[in-house]
Amino acid sequence: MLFAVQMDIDLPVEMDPAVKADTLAREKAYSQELQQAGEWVHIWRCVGRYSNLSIFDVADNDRLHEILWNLPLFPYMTIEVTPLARHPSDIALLD
Ligand SMILES: O=C(O)CC1=CCC(=O)O1
Repeated sequence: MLFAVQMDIDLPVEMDPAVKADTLAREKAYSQELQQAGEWVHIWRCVGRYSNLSIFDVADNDRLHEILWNLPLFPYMTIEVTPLARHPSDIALLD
């Protein structure tokens, strides 16, 4: 199942720099592990914002929830999930 997920990040200005660096490093490692596994298909920066737009290909809603819930940055995120379906004009459907 494909999902578009927008993650808006809002880190507290008073966050300890060492905690911030550790959280960001863990976020990057977690994301890259899921990208290697093929579940986190795309990650794009939203221009001009501390946000990303990502595409996930996961087994079901529960798996996406598990992935998002375990993001190290989850406590500092506002997340919007859009389930995706094939568009009838997609030329990939001609294959
Ligand atoms: O968009 C960000 O910077 C937050 C994030 C999610 C996965 C990652 O590596 O960074």
